[in-house]
Amino acid sequence: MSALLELQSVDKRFGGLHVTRGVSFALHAGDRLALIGPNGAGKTTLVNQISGVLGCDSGKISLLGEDVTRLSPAQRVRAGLARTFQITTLAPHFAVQRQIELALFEREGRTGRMWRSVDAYPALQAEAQSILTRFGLSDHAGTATEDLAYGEQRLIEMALALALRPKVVLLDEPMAGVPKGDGNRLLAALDSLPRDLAVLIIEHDMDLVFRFANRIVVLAEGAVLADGSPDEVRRDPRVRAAYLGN
Ligand SMILES: Nc1ncnc2c1ncn2[C@@H]1O[C@H](COP(=O)(O)OP(=O)(O)OP(=O)(O)O)[C@@H](O)[C@H]1O
Repeated sequence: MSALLELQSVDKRFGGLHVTRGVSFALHAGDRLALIGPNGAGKTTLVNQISGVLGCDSGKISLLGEDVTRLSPAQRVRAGLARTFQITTLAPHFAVQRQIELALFEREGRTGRMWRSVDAYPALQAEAQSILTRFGLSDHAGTATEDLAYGEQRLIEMALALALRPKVVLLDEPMAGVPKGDGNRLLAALDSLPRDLAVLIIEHDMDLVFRFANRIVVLAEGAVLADGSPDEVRRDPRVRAAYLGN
């Protein structure tokens, strides 16, 4: 089976600081890969390199077999990669359903025609409704995003990423700041992601990592320290020494 996302010897330096060092791994359809590592290990830098926000000093990134190393973030989205949107960059006063419809509209390359005309596309409205149902948000279709609880806003971020029909999705700390009570809804949403999607998640919450991931890559000082099943990684003495602590 060919890889959906492949990193080959990816490197990044900030001046004298070598932040990602020869990072290589691949994601296939259905993978649930967690990228973990101590603070400052280079996780965010690596995800920015994957999404195209940051370039690579050397190495190669491929999406669905296509070399995307020099493509912009928008081109990578079109090539099948989605990253959770930061909700704060969206229009918070828009109703939730509208927000999703806009993302669908953008996916279809119709943004220039103004959002009012979304109403002329019942198929997109139906798709937006089904996404909201999957995330348990149908009751909030008409609610302004800014009036949702924080955990629900994180769900919308995930819903928006999915609206792009990606093959690979990057989830950057989906649990961060989510109150305990809302955590289960987020977990349910993670479990309901399409099976054939390849998911790369960065998350500090180890309960979630070990519950969700079928593979874990441990980054330490910018390099891959371990890459294996959750059990292999949990037992790896180098990982325990560098990160897990016990
Ligand atoms: N734009 C930048 N310019 C210079 N140094 C940077 C820049 N971005 C990150 N760094 C440095 O690169 C290293 C890796 O940072 P990065 O944020 O990628 O780590 P991380 O694993 O995501 O950490 P955390 O878990 O704390 O979010 C750190 O030493 C950080 O200070």
